Amino acid sequence: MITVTNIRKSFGNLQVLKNLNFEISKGGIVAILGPNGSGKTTFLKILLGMVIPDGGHIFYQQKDIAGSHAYRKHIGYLPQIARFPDNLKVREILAMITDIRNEPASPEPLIELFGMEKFMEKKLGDLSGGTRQKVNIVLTFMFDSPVIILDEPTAGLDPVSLIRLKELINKEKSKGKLILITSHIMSLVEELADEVVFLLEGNIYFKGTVTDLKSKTDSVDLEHAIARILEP
Ligand SMILES: Nc1ncnc2c1ncn2[C@@H]1O[C@H](COP(=O)(O)OP(=O)(O)OP(=O)(O)O)[C@@H](O)[C@H]1O
Repeated sequence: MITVTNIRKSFGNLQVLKNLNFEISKGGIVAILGPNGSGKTTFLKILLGMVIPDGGHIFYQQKDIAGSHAYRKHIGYLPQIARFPDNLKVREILAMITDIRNEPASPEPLIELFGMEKFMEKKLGDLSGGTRQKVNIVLTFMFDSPVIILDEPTAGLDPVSLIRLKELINKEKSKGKLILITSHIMSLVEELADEVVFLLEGNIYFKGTVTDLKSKTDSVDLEHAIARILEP
């Protein structure tokens, strides 16, 4: 599905990604993990074509994504910080993004799932942080994208919304989609992820299942496994 070969990226003197190589052969939930500043968002943005790597290639369905606008149609993206004009109403932003993507969108079931009906005529700037995040979730999942990238998707969500989001992610997975997720909430990753890619000092420190990572580090849970890697 996705092959990453020799991906490198520096910002000035800071070498963020040194030489990434890995393959994701089928759909499922893959967590991209690593300490703050390890390059998770940078990697996801390279995958989206929003950041150009200094070297290397990414292939989606055997085709190099470099310069391919058609490929981006296959991706749903929930950014870590979504920026939209505060004066737009929720209904207007949904219409605007649908218009820009020029693809069929089904926001209604998501609006209902997250109880967003009462916010449709409200301006984004008047919403709470968690409610804004729900708008972003609707925007990400309303297109039928085979690849979904979620950068810290749980930010600000209350427990009920978190449960809904987890159900939604699992539902999309059951359709054979690839969901790439970053999160610092290890219990969430442990619950959802089929596979973990752990970035450390610009390279992949580990790629495999949560169970393998726990046994490699002789840890009871993922949180302790990560702590053991970072504080040996
Ligand atoms: N456009 C940019 N210009 C300069 N430096 C950047 C830029 N984007 C990212 N960086 C730097 O690259 C490093 C990796 O950032 P990135 O956001 O990819 O990390 P991350 O693993 O997602 O971190 P976090 O867990 O804190 O979200 C950081 O040191 C960051 O300051």
